[in-house]
Amino acid sequence: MRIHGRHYRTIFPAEDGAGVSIIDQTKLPFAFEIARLSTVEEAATAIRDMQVRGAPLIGATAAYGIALAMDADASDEALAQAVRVLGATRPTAVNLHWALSRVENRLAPLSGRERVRAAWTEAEAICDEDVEQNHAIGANGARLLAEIHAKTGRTVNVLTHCNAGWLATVDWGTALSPIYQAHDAGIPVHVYVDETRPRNQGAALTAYELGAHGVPHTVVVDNAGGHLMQHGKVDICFVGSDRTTASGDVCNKIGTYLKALAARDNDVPFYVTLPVTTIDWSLDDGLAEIPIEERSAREVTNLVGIDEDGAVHDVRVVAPGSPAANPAFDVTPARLVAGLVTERGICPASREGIAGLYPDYTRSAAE
Ligand SMILES: CSC[C@H]1O[C@H](OP(=O)(O)O)[C@H](O)[C@@H]1O
Repeated sequence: MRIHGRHYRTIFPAEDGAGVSIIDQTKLPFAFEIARLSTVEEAATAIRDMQVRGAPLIGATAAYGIALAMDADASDEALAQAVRVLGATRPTAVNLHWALSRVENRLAPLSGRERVRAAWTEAEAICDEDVEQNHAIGANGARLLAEIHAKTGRTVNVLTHCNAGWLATVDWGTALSPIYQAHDAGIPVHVYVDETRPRNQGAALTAYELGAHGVPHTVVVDNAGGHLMQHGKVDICFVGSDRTTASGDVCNKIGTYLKALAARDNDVPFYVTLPVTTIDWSLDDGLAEIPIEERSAREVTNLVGIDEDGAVHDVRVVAPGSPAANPAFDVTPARLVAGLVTERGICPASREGIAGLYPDYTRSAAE
């Protein structure tokens, strides 16, 4: 993504080669700040406090977190401790556990400087692969937008929930990648952006990055999506995923399920975009098996914003003394998903559909 005329990935090795740079997403959209991670504890805090967030970016940050840990102490105990600390940060995005397992398996047989070098090399490979996968997701998803434009001859209206864009990945994004590529190819696209309470990833992050790329968009409250679909304002929905089961159940930001229900009721195609790293091959029943993160009630009771003078305020919007619950994700059953847009193509949200795109993965998962 180009910000202030310069291309950025959301995470990259610091110029001095001793740390990791991230875009601090808790400062957006009002300030664009690069933060430095120098220790595994700082990487864990960045994930837990959502300075970085989004399944693929969480995985990439965890991989670099291990590299930072190995810089300090490349022992087996330090490796196990780093995996434990990073693995305990957030429970739902499977990319976190996939990345930790991949790096740990790569490092286990190594020692000393070879282990340190491999940790950094593996983290960089995970990032490079994510960029390639998301670009391919974009190309596959952009075809859907081109088809709608060819059929209607007008601007294609997309609705998206939360932020599954450049800021949720290393680059390009998943749900926003098809939008960027269609826009760049001259296909007129407009995006309805769900604000996505309580942390407003849509209003703060998706709107920010679509604006930076020049993509027309309109921020709407979460509860407006069904109304827009009833009035024919939405041609297609694109959302991301934090964990999708081998049978096609999709876990994503809270509120996704309600959008899928409204889409089904209004015959609006509801697509989920994801790389293979977000598929959990061990799970079949998403509703029963995917762990749903419960975040702080304060995220519901309070809002953070800036006033006309640019001063940041944290204000309570819920009746004093009233408790709040804050499940951060929900599960959309495969039956409500029109298709999965992946780096390998588009498939039905079903065990057979996924196996058709990933025979190499389903075979090894069965062994
Ligand atoms: C491409 S993964 C994006 C996914 O992650 C977000 O959750 P969070 O902001 O809490 O990390 C949301 O579910 C997005 O769809």
